[in-house]
Amino acid sequence: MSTHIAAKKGEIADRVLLPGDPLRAKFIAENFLMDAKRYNDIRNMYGYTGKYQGVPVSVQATGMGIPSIGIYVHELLAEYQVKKLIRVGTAGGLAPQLKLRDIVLAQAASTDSSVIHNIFGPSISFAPTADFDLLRQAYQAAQNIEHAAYVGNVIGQDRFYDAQINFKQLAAYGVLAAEMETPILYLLAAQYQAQALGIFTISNHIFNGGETTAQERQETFGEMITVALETIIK
Ligand SMILES: O=P(O)(O)O[C@H]1O[C@H](CO)[C@@H](O)[C@H]1O
Ligand SMILES: O=c1cc[nH]c(=O)[nH]1
Repeated sequence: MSTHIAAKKGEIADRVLLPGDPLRAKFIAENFLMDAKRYNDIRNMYGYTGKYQGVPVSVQATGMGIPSIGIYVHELLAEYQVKKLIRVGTAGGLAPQLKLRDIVLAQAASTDSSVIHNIFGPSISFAPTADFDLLRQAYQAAQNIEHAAYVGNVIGQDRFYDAQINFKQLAAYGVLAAEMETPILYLLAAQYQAQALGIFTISNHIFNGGETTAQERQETFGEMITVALETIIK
């Protein structure tokens, strides 16, 4: 047991999906994993382990924002020796070509968070980067199910409601979408020599409008989950 995760040693697989929403974790466990058992309900931040195509896989909710996911990913890496982590999140589209439900694979994760700015001192700005093997396998998995997938930079912003952030400039520099957790996922994976990737379903578009309901965000992003599971078992 770690501070925020109730699992005993051996109850968490070395491959873990990471949704922000605990009810998305429950939905994935109940609809995509065989023989899923819940190992965590501390703070209702559900975690389950089951099997996908015979391979043990866990799904651990992380909550919203860098401080919250940082706690769960740190404990998974430091206390449970997890080796592959794939965040399965929602994101707001910035690139004009993105439509609702398109998939974005985060090759890199820019941020305004001081967590990244402070890690190596003022002269170094660390570039949080995806694991290349997971990235190319996920791209292939999306092609296999003929689902649109875009690869590139995302912005992991500290504040969901941020009137100051210049989304137009970020989009002009090719940043595809906005979310809130991936920079620290990539940073911690680098620290622990683990593999990590962020996969997103576009749940709303920041410039074009349009959004999905809470129920849809919780339950209907099956293509993203399939891409993540097909990738993590490789
Ligand atoms: O859908 P999840 O995984 O929670 O991710 C996105 O949704 C939340 C904001 O609504 C933030 O956590 C953001 O990163
Ligand atoms: O962080 C997020 C997640 C979904 N949609 C957004 O606009 N931002």
